[in-house]
This record gives sequence, structure tokens and C-alpha cells, in this order.
Amino acid sequence: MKEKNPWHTPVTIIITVIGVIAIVALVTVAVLQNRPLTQKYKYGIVLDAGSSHTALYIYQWPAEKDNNTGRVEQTHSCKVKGPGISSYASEPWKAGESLKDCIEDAKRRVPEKRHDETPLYLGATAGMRLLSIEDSSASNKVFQAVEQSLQKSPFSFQGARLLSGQEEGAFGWVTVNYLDDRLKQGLETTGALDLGGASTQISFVSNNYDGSESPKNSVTFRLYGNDYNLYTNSFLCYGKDQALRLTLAQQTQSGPRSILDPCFHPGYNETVTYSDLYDSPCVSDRKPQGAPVTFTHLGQGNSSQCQDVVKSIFNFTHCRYTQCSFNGVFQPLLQGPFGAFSAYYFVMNFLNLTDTSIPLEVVRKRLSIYCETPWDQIKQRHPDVKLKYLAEYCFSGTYILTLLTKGYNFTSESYPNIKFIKKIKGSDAGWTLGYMLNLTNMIPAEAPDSPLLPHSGYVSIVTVITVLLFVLLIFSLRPFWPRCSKQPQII
Ligand SMILES: O=P(O)(O)OP(=O)(O)OP(=O)(O)OC[C@H]1O[C@@H](n2cnc3c(O)ncnc32)[C@H](O)[C@@H]1O
Ligand SMILES: [Ca+2]
Repeated sequence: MKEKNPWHTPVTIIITVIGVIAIVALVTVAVLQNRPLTQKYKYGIVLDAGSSHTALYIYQWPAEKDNNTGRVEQTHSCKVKGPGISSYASEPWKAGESLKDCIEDAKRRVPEKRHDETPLYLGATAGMRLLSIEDSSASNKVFQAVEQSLQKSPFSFQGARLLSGQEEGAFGWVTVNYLDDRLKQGLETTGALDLGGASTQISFVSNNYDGSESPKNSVTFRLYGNDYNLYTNSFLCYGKDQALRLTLAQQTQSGPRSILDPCFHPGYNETVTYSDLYDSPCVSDRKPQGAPVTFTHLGQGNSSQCQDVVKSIFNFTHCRYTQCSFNGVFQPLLQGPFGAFSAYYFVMNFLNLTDTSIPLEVVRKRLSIYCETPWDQIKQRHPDVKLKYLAEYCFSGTYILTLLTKGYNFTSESYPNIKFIKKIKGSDAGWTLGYMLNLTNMIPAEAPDSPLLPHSGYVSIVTVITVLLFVLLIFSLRPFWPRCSKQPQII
């Protein structure tokens, strides 16, 4: 006799089918509902109008989450052809024109449908600071010209402005620590050292600095629920181009027809016009009277004398605070690791000296061997390097070591705390990212509430529960399971 299979009752079949459909639906909904949306990005553009050149940076971040740290990244940069905007003081419209190629480039890089919602900022630094000191009407005209040009772009132009030295230093610090993911995690922060063409910035958090001594050097932030009391200072005229002017001014005070410069290679020989050298507010008040039109700039290649000349542009005589760096500027005790970027990196990278585990004495020795190398040999060795840069690496390297050790008081022990860097996780180190994060309110003061579970955790838990429910369902139908009855034996 054929035994009836209990699974084949209409009730069990219906329950099983409904159960399976429900489980499939549950898993599908859980997966689909929580699937990350296909990445859509928002964009922001910042133009860094530096003293030596202008650069455009494009940043992007996932459209659905604006304020999660570490999510904003640089996708592209464009170097504007020609000099910095402050060099167009006598023909301001050219400053506006000069930006057009990079704006065209940005139009191709940012998806067209995002153009009108993409903020575009221009921040100018020390070159324009100097021009505004020298000729404020010319600096206003340059700003007007760049504004007119940028207003014509399809992006949402938010204005062109002069950053204060304090902002420049503080935003550089924000960039470095944001990219290193140190802010959200409340980790010890990294100091920022920026060496530009016309100014240089130092910014760091020090336990023995609460901002009360020299308040003008203090910037306070509340970021992701943590309070930071940042020390920052910008030295106008101590970027590497203006510092070179300071040393040349030092050597030409008597109005000579030639100078033998220890910071340039033996055999180096260039004619310099006095009026060009002294055409900067950093040195203009020291122009020697009755000097000839030009002088011959000859190289000597003497490292220890070069150190002395460079040292002489720093003033260590007065300090009305508990401690100073130089020129009577307060500086608390150095603390923590430091990231040194811009010209710090360009120069030390060229000189193969970015490895700060090399003892400072060895670094000095290598630099002095380099400085003593004849100019002809240097040119032969580096046929592809821009001559202006090539001629100046000996001076620049000496200036960097002097600024760090004599100026900021780094020692042989603390020198290894410095890292010479260009980029962090693909984004350039510099003030621009910090500036944009601040203006778009992308770093919240308080720590954002994070979801209890990440997406993958959520999907895994739903899947596990579903499988358990399924097993439970199967077991609850146990009374209907086929019995293991013995087959009737056929004898
Ligand atoms: O911050 P400010 O002072 O406004 O100046 P900047 O923004 O124009 O200054 P940069 O950091 O772009 O450059 C600093 C200096 O380094 C120079 N520089 C740029 N690239 C270089 C390279 O590859 N080698 C040597 N020097 C370089 C440049 O001409 C400047 O004198
Ligand atoms: Ca700069």
C-alpha cells in the first residue's frame, strides 16, 4: 500500500511557498535598501594665488555624506601658466586672462550637471599681501580683474580674497591633519611647515601654549568634539624668494659693482639690476643710494660663509616673551611630528635630503659638498632643470636648514620629527583644502553620530536572522515530515 507523503498536503505546500517568498523578499529588500547608492560626487574648486604662481585644485566628496572626515579628496590640479597674479600689477586684466586655461580644464573635469552647484574660491597669499602694502590700488585692480574673469565661469564663484598669514598657517594645519585622519579620531596632531616664495608659516599644537601669551598667534578650533589651541605664525618676506632678496640686499648695502656670493656655485655669473632686486617692500627701504644700475652676481660656493649670510637675515636680539623664534616673534616649545611642504619639499627632494633619519650633521655636510660643486658641472648634471631653480638650490637648502634650526629651534634630536611631504593620500599638502572645508562647513564642531552598524554588518545580520528563521520554519513543520517507515518487504 502506498503511504501518503504528509508534505503533499495543501496547507504545508502553501506555508512553505509563502515562507520561501517572504524570506527571499526580506533578503532582497534588506540588500537593496541598504546598498550604497552608485557613487555620486559633489565638487569644490580652490585657486591658490601664490606669490610665484597660481594653482587650481579640484576636490570631490560623496554626495550623500558631506561631513565625514577623510572623505574629501583632491581629484585634479592645474598649474596656471606664467607668474603669480601679483606680478600683473601694471596690467591687471592679464591676471584674469591667465586663469582661463585652468578654468577650461576644470569645466572638463567636473561633470557638467554639477557645474552651477560647484563652489569656486580664490585665495591670495603673500605676493598679494606685499602688493597691497606697496600699492593697494593696484592690488584692488588685480582682485577686480580675477573676479571678473571667474564670474564668467559656469561654477558658483564665491569670491576672491586675501588670506591673512594666520589663516594661511591654520588652514595648512587643518589640511594636513584632516588628510591624516587625525582630527576625527582625536589623535595627536601634526604641525605644519609651509615655505612659499614670499612668506613662510609654522603651525602646531603645544601643551605649554594656551593662547594667553601672544594671542595674535593663537587660533582655536572645535572639530569633531575636540578643542584645539593652535599656535601659528606667518613670516612675511621669509618665503624663499624674498629671503634670497634679503641676503642679496645684505651683500649689496655699499652699492658694489659685483658681489662674491657664498650661496651660489663657483663659476656662477649673472648681471642683476639694482632696481629689480630692491623692487619689493621686503627690501625697498634699504636700497643703497648712488649705486650703479647693475651689479655682477658671482658664485663662490662656500657653505659655512653661506650659513653666516643666511643667519644674518634673522634678528635674535630682542624677545619680549618667555621665548621667541626670531624677529621678536613668540614661539612656544616645539611639539610633536611636523609635515614640511611646498618649497621645503621641492628643495629637499631635489637635494635628495628628504630622509630626516639622516643625521643633521651629515645633511649639512652633503649640502656643503653640493654648494662647492662648480656651476658648469651642476648644469651638466641637470640639463632638464629650470636654470633659475638650479642656481638657487644651494641657497634654498642652506636657508631651509637655518630657518628650521636657528629660526624655529629644531635640534639634531627633533629634526627627525620633520617629514618633508608633497602629498598626503593623493591630495597636495597646502592651505587650500582646509580653506574649502572651513567655508563649506564640512568639518562639524561635534562628532557626527555614526550609524550603529556599517552597511556590511547590517546585511550580514539580516541574512543570518533570515537563515535562522528558515531553519525554524523547517523544524516547525516537523510533524509533517515523512516518517522513516520500513518499506513493506516483498517476500
Ligand atoms: O605662498 P606664497 O609665498 O604666496 O608663494 P607660492 O605659493 O607661490 O610658493 P610655492 O609654494 O608655490 O613655491 C615656493 C617656492 O618654490 C619655488 N618652486 C616651485 N617649484 C619648484 C621646484 O621644483 N624647485 C625649486 N623651487 C621650486 C617657487 O618658485 C617659489 O619660489
Ligand atoms: Ca603658498
